[in-house]
Amino acid sequence: MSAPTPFPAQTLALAGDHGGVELKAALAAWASERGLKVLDLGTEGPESVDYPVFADRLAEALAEGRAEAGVLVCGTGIGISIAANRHRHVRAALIHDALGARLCREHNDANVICFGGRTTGVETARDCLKVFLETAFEGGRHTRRVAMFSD
Ligand SMILES: O=C(CO)[C@H](O)[C@H](O)[C@H](O)COP(=O)(O)O
Repeated sequence: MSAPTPFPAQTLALAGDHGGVELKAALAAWASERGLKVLDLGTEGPESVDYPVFADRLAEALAEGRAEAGVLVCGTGIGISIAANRHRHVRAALIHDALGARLCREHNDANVICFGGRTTGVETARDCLKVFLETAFEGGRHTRRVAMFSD
């Protein structure tokens, strides 16, 4: 059985479109209060922007080692998770509850958690992010499956 992947992260990168600005800000503040380094990659305001740009920015930050984990937020979390998962090193999970947050770490070694700013409340998202950051990858049979993502 292989060793679990080290988690939690030292630096958390966050990015999202106009549909996720408020939730992203709330999660960034929460992460910072918890002592994590926060890398906010935008967007900053309510002006309409294109979520793939922000998924790409976050993927780049992970690839360059500027963060170990990420949060992506758009209106539903759907578009931005699809865009993020086009990068081979990204395992982005769209999450709505704490069980999903735990399992996406234990089974999928997710390195990015995605939320919908228009579908998930701040408190739920905070709870999910906490679980995500505190849960290690289980390894074992899941290692083989996760490796198949990038084969
Ligand atoms: O990609 C999405 C839908 O899955 C996101 O929710 C976007 O934030 C949304 O499409 C943006 O919509 P808007 O009408 O342009 O604000």
